[in-house]
Amino acid sequence: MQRKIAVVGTGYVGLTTGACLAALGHHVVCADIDSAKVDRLRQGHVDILEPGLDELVTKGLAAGNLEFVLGASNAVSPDTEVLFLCVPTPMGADGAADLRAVESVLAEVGDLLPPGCAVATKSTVPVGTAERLRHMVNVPIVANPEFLREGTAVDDFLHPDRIVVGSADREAAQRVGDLYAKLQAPTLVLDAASAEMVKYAANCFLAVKLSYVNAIAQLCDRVGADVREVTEGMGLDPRIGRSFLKPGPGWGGSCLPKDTNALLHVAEQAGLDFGLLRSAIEQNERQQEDVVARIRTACDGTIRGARIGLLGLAFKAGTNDLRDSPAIRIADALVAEGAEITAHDPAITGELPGMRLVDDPYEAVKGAIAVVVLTEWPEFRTLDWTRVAELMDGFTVVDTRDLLDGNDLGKAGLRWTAIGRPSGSG
Ligand SMILES: NC(=O)c1ccc[n+]([C@@H]2O[C@H](COP(=O)([O-])OP(=O)(O)OC[C@H]3O[C@@H](n4cnc5c(N)ncnc54)[C@H](O)[C@@H]3O)[C@@H](O)[C@H]2O)c1
Ligand SMILES: O=c1ccn([C@@H]2O[C@H](COP(=O)(O)OP(=O)(O)O[C@H]3O[C@H](CO)[C@@H](O)[C@H](O)[C@H]3O)[C@@H](O)[C@H]2O)c(=O)[nH]1
Repeated sequence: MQRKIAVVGTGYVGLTTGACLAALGHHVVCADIDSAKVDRLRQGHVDILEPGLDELVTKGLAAGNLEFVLGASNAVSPDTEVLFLCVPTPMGADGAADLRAVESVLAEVGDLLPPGCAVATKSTVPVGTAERLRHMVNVPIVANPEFLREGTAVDDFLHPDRIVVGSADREAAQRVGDLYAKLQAPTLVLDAASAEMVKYAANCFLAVKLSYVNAIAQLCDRVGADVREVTEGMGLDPRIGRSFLKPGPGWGGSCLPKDTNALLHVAEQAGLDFGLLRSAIEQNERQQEDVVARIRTACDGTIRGARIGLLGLAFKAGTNDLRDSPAIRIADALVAEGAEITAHDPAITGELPGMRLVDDPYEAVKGAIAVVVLTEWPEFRTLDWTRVAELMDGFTVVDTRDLLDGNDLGKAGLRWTAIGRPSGSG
């Protein structure tokens, strides 16, 4: 049955939600405050890199069941059944989630929502938000956390592991859950606080898992074990699982860093010393410092004046999102120490402060004393490493993602180092 949906915020979550719900047959009106973005979306132009999203937007526009409007109030009509909040909840100065965008949308639409409508929060909001904000609207608020990953947003949305909906009004929660009926995913109908907590508990668990594996990689380096083999051995235990076991330059992106800090803040407010989570955040900072130290070693002990070539800037492969990217943090630290940075990322063009951004990976390595792989773009594996060696001024490659084939580098006469793995040289 077609339902009338409003979606506020057309970023990674909002646009994916809008386009996918339209693809499931609903009638969706998406709103944003960015008028240029709304104009581009009306023409079918999608700014973010998400496989399949352009096609769904184009299809929805053509079918007439996906519209874009400026301003949340213009997305609401007397027959709106569910309004999704998909606006940012960034990290505030004290680490807590900043809910101003959520509150401002509710203030804007509060009096316009028809009886029988529900507000569904897809924005990640701290436990207690649905309860705290219920006075702002005359309809039920349903916590409906989103679990999609950037780079696979459409696929994740259409094939979810689970749908979580929670509200003091279980019937309203069920109505929101029913929107996804065609996806045939396990659906949990909870109270609002539990639904809100699922999202933070899941993201923070992933962050803790990654910090743990990054620390194990550091230890492997010190004791002569190979983290690739260690994580294979760990991952075969189904209680641990194989995913999220890849060491790297630290975890980043628009979610894990802010959500770990927000949960830590919630714990502090609730009088709980969540030392485990604090340690995971601190380990992540140390991981980035460790990468800088490795690069310093590769530059013969001093970064000042060294030309360094960076391969990859996005926080992970498959996205052009630079928000809270460990690669950018590492680049900034290198620049602060006086490095001359030339960087290449296949998904990023334009200008970035402090570095020269180039469209060609070979241009990025030219004259470099060290080359650093910071994002696991598959195309870096198949670079012509002999050509890279000829273009470089030094001969060390720091592979923070354990992406490259050591044999290829060795044949080219390069020396390489990966976190938690034996180093090698040609
Ligand atoms: N990015 C992800 O992978 C992801 C996944 C799950 C949950 N989330 C959560 O979803 C929320 C949104 O994240 P995102 O990455 O999609 O953000 P985003 O920055 O990509 O998009 C947010 C959009 O909201 C718009 N906006 C801001 N204020 C507005 C207002 N008052 N009215 C209308 N539009 C407004 C912005 O212009 C922007 O287009 C956050 O709470 C985030 O934690 C994100
Ligand atoms: O084995 C791994 C897996 C991931 N990462 C890093 O971890 C970070 C986060 O990766 P990922 O979780 O894939 O990125 P997001 O798209 O930010 O997705 C997370 O954050 C979203 C927003 O809340 C949630 O919806 C998703 O479920 C959750 O995975 C990135 O820096 C990755 O490079 C690793 O270093 N090693």
